[in-house]
Amino acid sequence: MTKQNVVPAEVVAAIAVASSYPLFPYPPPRARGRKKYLSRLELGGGRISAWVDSMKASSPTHDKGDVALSAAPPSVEACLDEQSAWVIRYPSALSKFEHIVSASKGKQIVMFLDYDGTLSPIVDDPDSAFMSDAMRAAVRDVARCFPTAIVSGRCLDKVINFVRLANLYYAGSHGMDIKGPEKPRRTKAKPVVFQAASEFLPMIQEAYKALLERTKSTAGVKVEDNKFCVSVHFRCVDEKSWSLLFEQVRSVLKEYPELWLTQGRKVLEIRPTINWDKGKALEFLLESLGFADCKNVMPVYIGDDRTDEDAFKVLRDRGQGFGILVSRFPKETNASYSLKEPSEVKDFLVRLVEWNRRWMKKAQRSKV
Ligand SMILES: O=P(O)(O)OC[C@H]1O[C@H](O[C@H]2O[C@H](CO)[C@@H](O)[C@H](O)[C@H]2O)[C@H](O)[C@@H](O)[C@@H]1O
Repeated sequence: MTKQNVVPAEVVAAIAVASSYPLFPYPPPRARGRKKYLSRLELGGGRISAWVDSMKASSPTHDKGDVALSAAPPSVEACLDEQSAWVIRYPSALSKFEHIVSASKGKQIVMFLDYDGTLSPIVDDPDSAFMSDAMRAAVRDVARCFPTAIVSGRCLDKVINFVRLANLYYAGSHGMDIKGPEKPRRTKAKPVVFQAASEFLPMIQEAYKALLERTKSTAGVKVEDNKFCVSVHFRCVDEKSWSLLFEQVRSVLKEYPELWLTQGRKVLEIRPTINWDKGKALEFLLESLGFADCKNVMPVYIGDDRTDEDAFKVLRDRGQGFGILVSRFPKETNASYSLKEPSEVKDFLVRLVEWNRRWMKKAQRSKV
Protein backbone atom coordinates (compact mmCIF):
# COMPACT_ATOMS: atom_id res chain seq x y z
CA MET A 1 0.00 0.00 0.00
CA THR A 2 1.40 3.40 -0.90
CA LYS A 3 1.51 6.23 1.57
CA GLN A 4 -1.22 7.97 -0.41
CA ASN A 5 -3.65 5.12 0.01
CA VAL A 6 -3.69 5.47 3.77
CA VAL A 7 -4.98 9.04 3.82
CA PRO A 8 -8.64 8.81 4.76
CA ALA A 9 -10.85 10.64 2.27
CA GLU A 10 -12.37 12.80 5.01
CA VAL A 11 -8.92 13.95 6.11
CA VAL A 12 -8.18 15.15 2.59
CA ALA A 13 -11.60 16.77 2.43
CA ALA A 14 -11.25 18.49 5.76
CA ILE A 15 -7.79 19.86 5.03
CA ALA A 16 -9.06 21.09 1.68
CA VAL A 17 -11.92 22.88 3.38
CA ALA A 18 -9.71 24.34 6.07
CA SER A 19 -7.22 25.57 3.49
CA SER A 20 -9.96 27.16 1.42
CA TYR A 21 -10.90 29.56 4.20
CA PRO A 22 -7.71 31.16 5.37
CA LEU A 23 -9.55 34.13 6.89
CA PHE A 24 -10.52 32.17 9.93
CA PRO A 25 -7.77 29.85 10.99
CA TYR A 26 -8.35 27.75 14.06
CA PRO A 27 -8.51 29.19 16.67
CA PRO A 28 -10.07 32.40 15.31
CA PRO A 29 -7.95 35.55 15.31
CA ARG A 30 -7.52 36.93 18.78
CA ALA A 31 -7.96 40.55 19.70
CA ARG A 32 -7.00 41.81 23.12
CA GLY A 33 -9.40 41.76 26.07
CA ARG A 34 -13.06 42.19 25.30
CA LYS A 35 -12.47 42.18 21.56
CA LYS A 36 -11.90 38.46 21.69
CA TYR A 37 -15.40 37.89 20.34
CA LEU A 38 -17.12 39.79 17.59
CA SER A 39 -19.22 42.58 18.98
CA ARG A 40 -22.19 44.29 17.40
CA LEU A 41 -19.99 46.87 15.66
CA GLU A 42 -17.69 44.26 14.20
CA LEU A 43 -20.66 42.45 12.69
CA GLY A 44 -20.83 45.01 9.92
CA GLY A 45 -21.47 44.11 6.25
CA GLY A 46 -17.83 43.56 5.28
CA ARG A 47 -17.47 40.69 7.72
CA ILE A 48 -20.45 38.63 6.63
CA SER A 49 -18.70 36.70 3.90
CA ALA A 50 -15.82 35.98 6.26
CA TRP A 51 -18.26 34.63 8.82
CA VAL A 52 -19.99 32.49 6.25
CA ASP A 53 -16.61 31.16 5.12
CA SER A 54 -15.81 30.42 8.72
CA MET A 55 -19.16 28.67 9.10
CA LYS A 56 -18.19 26.47 6.14
CA ALA A 57 -14.87 25.60 7.69
CA SER A 58 -16.25 24.72 11.13
CA SER A 59 -16.37 21.08 12.07
CA PRO A 60 -15.13 19.58 8.80
CA THR A 61 -15.38 16.09 10.28
CA HIS A 62 -19.03 15.95 9.50
CA ASP A 63 -19.05 17.35 6.04
CA LYS A 64 -17.02 15.20 3.71
CA GLY A 65 -18.62 16.70 0.63
CA ASP A 66 -17.24 20.16 1.43
CA VAL A 67 -14.14 19.42 -0.63
CA ALA A 68 -16.12 20.32 -3.71
CA LEU A 69 -16.30 23.90 -2.45
CA SER A 70 -12.61 24.44 -2.84
CA ALA A 71 -11.55 25.92 -6.16
CA ALA A 72 -8.18 24.19 -6.05
CA PRO A 73 -8.03 21.55 -3.35
CA PRO A 74 -4.54 20.79 -2.05
CA SER A 75 -2.89 17.63 -3.31
CA VAL A 76 -2.99 14.43 -1.28
CA GLU A 77 0.78 14.78 -0.73
CA ALA A 78 0.31 18.27 0.70
CA CYS A 79 -2.42 16.98 3.00
CA LEU A 80 -0.20 14.14 4.12
CA ASP A 81 2.69 16.50 4.84
CA GLU A 82 0.46 18.80 6.81
CA GLN A 83 -1.05 15.92 8.74
CA SER A 84 2.34 14.40 9.61
CA ALA A 85 3.83 17.76 10.58
CA TRP A 86 0.85 18.40 12.83
CA VAL A 87 1.10 15.03 14.57
CA ILE A 88 4.76 15.69 15.26
CA ARG A 89 3.88 19.06 16.76
CA TYR A 90 0.90 17.75 18.75
CA PRO A 91 1.69 14.08 19.37
CA SER A 92 -0.93 11.58 20.36
CA ALA A 93 -1.51 11.55 24.13
CA LEU A 94 -1.73 7.76 23.83
CA SER A 95 1.65 7.36 22.19
CA LYS A 96 3.17 9.80 24.72
CA PHE A 97 1.33 8.24 27.64
CA GLU A 98 4.46 7.20 29.55
CA HIS A 99 5.93 10.65 29.15
CA ILE A 100 2.70 12.23 30.43
CA VAL A 101 2.41 10.04 33.51
CA SER A 102 6.05 10.36 34.42
CA ALA A 103 5.62 14.16 34.39
CA SER A 104 2.64 13.64 36.74
CA LYS A 105 4.51 11.65 39.37
CA GLY A 106 4.26 13.25 42.81
CA LYS A 107 1.62 15.66 41.50
CA GLN A 108 -2.13 15.74 41.94
CA ILE A 109 -3.83 15.21 38.61
CA VAL A 110 -7.03 17.23 38.18
CA MET A 111 -9.05 16.19 35.15
CA PHE A 112 -11.10 18.60 33.05
CA LEU A 113 -13.27 17.14 30.29
CA ASP A 114 -15.29 18.91 27.64
CA TYR A 115 -18.51 17.11 26.68
CA ASP A 116 -19.55 17.34 22.99
CA GLY A 117 -16.96 15.95 20.61
CA THR A 118 -14.83 14.81 23.55
CA LEU A 119 -16.96 12.45 25.64
CA SER A 120 -19.71 12.05 23.04
CA PRO A 121 -19.34 11.88 19.27
CA ILE A 122 -20.65 14.78 17.18
CA VAL A 123 -24.13 13.96 15.84
CA ASP A 124 -26.71 15.93 13.86
CA ASP A 125 -29.22 16.25 16.67
CA PRO A 126 -27.78 18.01 19.75
CA ASP A 127 -30.42 16.33 21.94
CA SER A 128 -29.12 12.91 20.96
CA ALA A 129 -25.45 13.44 21.79
CA PHE A 130 -25.29 10.59 24.27
CA MET A 131 -22.10 9.25 25.74
CA SER A 132 -21.57 5.50 25.67
CA ASP A 133 -21.78 3.36 28.81
CA ALA A 134 -18.11 2.50 28.36
CA MET A 135 -17.22 6.21 28.33
CA ARG A 136 -19.38 6.79 31.40
CA ALA A 137 -17.56 3.98 33.21
CA ALA A 138 -14.19 5.44 32.23
CA VAL A 139 -15.16 8.91 33.50
CA ARG A 140 -16.58 7.41 36.71
CA ASP A 141 -13.30 5.53 37.34
CA VAL A 142 -11.19 8.58 36.59
CA ALA A 143 -13.29 10.63 39.02
CA ARG A 144 -12.60 8.02 41.71
CA CYS A 145 -8.88 8.57 41.22
CA PHE A 146 -8.68 12.33 40.60
CA PRO A 147 -10.89 15.40 41.08
CA THR A 148 -12.78 15.62 37.78
CA ALA A 149 -14.79 18.39 36.14
CA ILE A 150 -16.96 18.42 33.03
CA VAL A 151 -16.73 21.79 31.28
CA SER A 152 -19.35 22.34 28.59
CA GLY A 153 -21.13 24.89 26.45
CA ARG A 154 -24.38 23.14 27.33
CA CYS A 155 -26.52 24.37 30.18
CA LEU A 156 -25.67 22.76 33.49
CA ASP A 157 -28.80 20.60 33.82
CA LYS A 158 -28.43 19.22 30.31
CA VAL A 159 -24.80 18.23 30.72
CA ILE A 160 -25.51 16.66 34.13
CA ASN A 161 -28.34 14.65 32.53
CA PHE A 162 -26.07 13.43 29.77
CA VAL A 163 -23.19 12.46 32.07
CA ARG A 164 -25.26 11.20 35.02
CA LEU A 165 -22.37 10.83 37.45
CA ALA A 166 -22.21 12.16 41.01
CA ASN A 167 -18.95 13.30 42.63
CA LEU A 168 -17.99 15.39 39.63
CA TYR A 169 -17.69 19.13 39.19
CA TYR A 170 -19.83 20.48 36.38
CA ALA A 171 -19.32 23.78 34.58
CA GLY A 172 -22.14 24.52 32.12
CA SER A 173 -22.79 27.47 29.76
CA HIS A 174 -19.08 27.62 28.80
CA GLY A 175 -18.06 27.76 32.46
CA MET A 176 -20.56 30.45 33.48
CA ASP A 177 -22.57 28.07 35.69
CA ILE A 178 -20.53 25.89 38.05
CA LYS A 179 -21.63 23.30 40.55
CA GLY A 180 -19.56 20.91 42.63
CA PRO A 181 -20.52 17.64 44.30
CA GLU A 182 -22.65 17.85 47.46
CA LYS A 183 -19.87 16.26 49.49
CA PRO A 184 -16.47 17.09 48.02
CA ARG A 185 -13.92 14.36 48.65
CA ARG A 186 -10.99 16.66 49.30
CA THR A 187 -10.99 18.14 52.76
CA LYS A 188 -9.57 21.44 51.50
CA ALA A 189 -12.21 21.74 48.79
CA LYS A 190 -14.99 24.27 49.32
CA PRO A 191 -18.56 23.38 48.29
CA VAL A 192 -18.93 25.00 44.89
CA VAL A 193 -21.84 26.88 43.37
CA PHE A 194 -20.99 29.81 41.12
CA GLN A 195 -22.77 31.75 38.39
CA ALA A 196 -20.62 34.26 36.55
CA ALA A 197 -23.35 35.92 34.46
CA SER A 198 -26.54 35.80 36.53
CA GLU A 199 -27.45 39.43 35.75
CA PHE A 200 -27.53 38.52 32.04
CA LEU A 201 -30.14 35.81 32.48
CA PRO A 202 -33.25 37.88 31.55
CA MET A 203 -31.45 39.35 28.53
CA ILE A 204 -30.24 35.96 27.31
CA GLN A 205 -33.70 34.49 27.67
CA GLU A 206 -35.16 37.40 25.71
CA ALA A 207 -32.53 37.00 23.00
CA TYR A 208 -33.22 33.24 22.89
CA LYS A 209 -36.90 33.91 22.13
CA ALA A 210 -35.99 36.53 19.52
CA LEU A 211 -33.56 34.11 17.86
CA LEU A 212 -36.21 31.38 17.78
CA GLU A 213 -38.65 33.76 16.14
CA ARG A 214 -36.18 35.42 13.73
CA THR A 215 -34.67 32.15 12.44
CA LYS A 216 -37.85 30.05 12.23
CA SER A 217 -38.11 30.47 8.46
CA THR A 218 -34.72 28.79 7.97
CA ALA A 219 -35.21 25.07 7.49
CA GLY A 220 -33.03 22.83 9.64
CA VAL A 221 -31.95 25.46 12.16
CA LYS A 222 -31.99 24.56 15.83
CA VAL A 223 -31.83 27.20 18.54
CA GLU A 224 -30.71 25.76 21.85
CA ASP A 225 -31.26 27.43 25.19
CA ASN A 226 -28.09 26.94 27.20
CA LYS A 227 -29.27 29.20 30.04
CA PHE A 228 -26.43 31.76 30.07
CA CYS A 229 -25.79 31.45 26.33
CA VAL A 230 -27.67 30.42 23.22
CA SER A 231 -26.55 28.07 20.46
CA VAL A 232 -27.83 28.50 16.91
CA HIS A 233 -27.05 25.22 15.16
CA PHE A 234 -26.63 25.20 11.38
CA ARG A 235 -25.39 21.61 10.91
CA CYS A 236 -28.69 20.66 9.27
CA VAL A 237 -29.24 23.94 7.41
CA ASP A 238 -28.65 23.93 3.65
CA GLU A 239 -25.41 25.75 2.98
CA LYS A 240 -27.17 28.09 0.55
CA SER A 241 -29.10 29.50 3.52
CA TRP A 242 -26.10 30.14 5.78
CA SER A 243 -25.69 33.80 4.90
CA LEU A 244 -29.40 34.36 5.44
CA LEU A 245 -29.17 32.62 8.80
CA PHE A 246 -26.15 34.70 9.76
CA GLU A 247 -28.13 37.84 8.82
CA GLN A 248 -31.04 36.71 10.97
CA VAL A 249 -28.74 36.13 13.97
CA ARG A 250 -26.98 39.41 13.35
CA SER A 251 -30.28 41.30 13.28
CA VAL A 252 -31.06 40.00 16.79
CA LEU A 253 -27.57 40.79 18.09
CA LYS A 254 -27.94 44.38 16.94
CA GLU A 255 -30.64 44.75 19.57
CA TYR A 256 -28.36 43.36 22.29
CA PRO A 257 -25.02 45.15 22.27
CA GLU A 258 -24.09 43.40 25.50
CA LEU A 259 -24.14 40.02 23.80
CA TRP A 260 -21.36 38.62 21.64
CA LEU A 261 -21.13 36.08 18.92
CA THR A 262 -18.60 33.26 18.76
CA GLN A 263 -18.45 30.08 16.73
CA GLY A 264 -18.12 26.39 17.50
CA ARG A 265 -18.62 23.26 15.44
CA LYS A 266 -21.41 24.18 13.00
CA VAL A 267 -22.89 26.40 15.67
CA LEU A 268 -23.13 30.16 16.29
CA GLU A 269 -22.95 30.92 19.99
CA ILE A 270 -24.40 34.01 21.60
CA ARG A 271 -23.07 34.87 25.04
CA PRO A 272 -22.66 37.78 27.46
CA THR A 273 -19.75 40.18 27.12
CA ILE A 274 -18.13 39.18 30.36
CA ASN A 275 -14.54 38.25 30.85
CA TRP A 276 -15.33 34.63 31.64
CA ASP A 277 -14.72 31.49 29.65
CA LYS A 278 -13.68 27.88 30.06
CA GLY A 279 -10.17 29.00 31.04
CA LYS A 280 -11.52 31.14 33.86
CA ALA A 281 -13.72 28.25 34.97
CA LEU A 282 -10.64 26.00 35.10
CA GLU A 283 -8.80 28.51 37.30
CA PHE A 284 -11.86 28.95 39.49
CA LEU A 285 -12.18 25.21 39.99
CA LEU A 286 -8.50 24.75 40.77
CA GLU A 287 -8.83 27.43 43.42
CA SER A 288 -12.01 25.90 44.85
CA LEU A 289 -10.21 22.57 45.09
CA GLY A 290 -7.46 24.22 47.12
CA PHE A 291 -4.82 24.21 44.34
CA ALA A 292 -4.62 27.95 43.64
CA ASP A 293 -0.92 28.36 44.41
CA CYS A 294 -0.01 24.72 44.47
CA LYS A 295 3.14 23.71 42.59
CA ASN A 296 2.29 20.02 42.73
CA VAL A 297 -0.87 20.03 40.72
CA MET A 298 -1.20 18.63 37.21
CA PRO A 299 -4.37 19.85 35.51
CA VAL A 300 -5.22 17.92 32.36
CA TYR A 301 -7.83 19.45 30.04
CA ILE A 302 -9.28 17.47 27.12
CA GLY A 303 -11.47 19.27 24.57
CA ASP A 304 -12.22 19.51 20.88
CA ASP A 305 -13.60 22.97 20.22
CA ARG A 306 -12.58 26.61 19.88
CA THR A 307 -13.94 27.44 23.33
CA ASP A 308 -11.59 24.84 24.82
CA GLU A 309 -8.66 26.88 23.55
CA ASP A 310 -9.22 29.34 26.44
CA ALA A 311 -8.52 26.53 28.89
CA PHE A 312 -5.53 25.22 26.92
CA LYS A 313 -4.10 28.71 26.94
CA VAL A 314 -4.49 29.06 30.71
CA LEU A 315 -2.51 25.85 31.20
CA ARG A 316 0.16 27.01 28.79
CA ASP A 317 0.43 30.39 30.53
CA ARG A 318 0.58 28.77 33.98
CA GLY A 319 3.23 26.34 32.73
CA GLN A 320 1.27 23.69 34.56
CA GLY A 321 -0.42 20.56 33.28
CA PHE A 322 -1.34 20.23 29.63
CA GLY A 323 -4.15 20.41 27.14
CA ILE A 324 -5.17 17.62 24.81
CA LEU A 325 -7.03 18.57 21.62
CA VAL A 326 -9.47 16.01 20.22
CA SER A 327 -9.23 16.29 16.47
CA ARG A 328 -8.66 14.10 13.45
CA PHE A 329 -7.50 17.11 11.47
CA PRO A 330 -4.66 19.60 11.76
CA LYS A 331 -5.73 22.70 13.68
CA GLU A 332 -3.83 25.49 15.32
CA THR A 333 -4.11 24.94 19.05
CA ASN A 334 -2.73 25.85 22.45
CA ALA A 335 -2.93 22.21 23.49
CA SER A 336 0.20 20.09 23.80
CA TYR A 337 -1.10 16.72 22.71
CA SER A 338 -3.88 15.34 20.53
CA LEU A 339 -6.35 12.49 20.44
CA LYS A 340 -8.31 11.65 17.32
CA GLU A 341 -11.81 11.05 18.64
CA PRO A 342 -13.88 10.28 21.73
CA SER A 343 -12.99 6.56 21.62
CA GLU A 344 -9.33 7.55 22.04
CA VAL A 345 -10.32 9.83 24.93
CA LYS A 346 -11.88 6.78 26.58
CA ASP A 347 -8.72 4.71 25.99
CA PHE A 348 -6.62 7.48 27.50
CA LEU A 349 -8.84 7.69 30.60
CA VAL A 350 -8.82 3.91 31.03
CA ARG A 351 -5.01 3.83 30.82
CA LEU A 352 -4.75 6.63 33.33
CA VAL A 353 -6.90 4.73 35.81
CA GLU A 354 -4.83 1.56 35.33
CA TRP A 355 -1.60 3.49 35.76
CA ASN A 356 -2.94 5.09 38.94
CA ARG A 357 -3.92 1.67 40.36
CA ARG A 358 -0.47 0.28 39.69
CA TRP A 359 1.13 3.38 41.18
CA MET A 360 -1.02 3.22 44.34
CA LYS A 361 -0.24 -0.49 44.80
CA LYS A 362 3.47 0.18 44.44
CA ALA A 363 3.25 3.03 46.94
CA GLN A 364 1.42 0.79 49.44
CA ARG A 365 3.95 -2.02 49.03
CA SER A 366 6.83 0.32 49.65
CA LYS A 367 5.18 1.47 52.91
CA VAL A 368 5.02 -2.10 54.30
O1 LIG B 1 -18.46 22.65 25.22
P1 LIG B 1 -19.12 21.46 24.62
O2 LIG B 1 -19.60 20.46 25.62
O3 LIG B 1 -18.29 20.82 23.54
O4 LIG B 1 -20.43 22.06 23.91
C1 LIG B 1 -20.31 22.84 22.71
C2 LIG B 1 -21.62 22.77 21.96
O5 LIG B 1 -21.88 21.36 21.83
C3 LIG B 1 -23.13 20.98 21.27
O6 LIG B 1 -23.10 21.21 19.87
C4 LIG B 1 -22.15 20.42 19.19
O7 LIG B 1 -22.51 19.03 19.33
C5 LIG B 1 -23.78 18.67 18.74
C6 LIG B 1 -24.06 17.21 19.07
O8 LIG B 1 -23.04 16.38 18.63
C7 LIG B 1 -23.73 18.94 17.23
O9 LIG B 1 -24.97 18.62 16.63
C8 LIG B 1 -23.39 20.43 17.00
O10 LIG B 1 -23.23 20.67 15.62
C9 LIG B 1 -22.09 20.80 17.73
O11 LIG B 1 -21.86 22.19 17.62
C10 LIG B 1 -24.26 21.69 21.94
O12 LIG B 1 -25.47 21.35 21.31
C11 LIG B 1 -24.04 23.18 22.00
O13 LIG B 1 -25.09 23.80 22.72
C12 LIG B 1 -22.74 23.43 22.74
O14 LIG B 1 -22.49 24.82 22.84
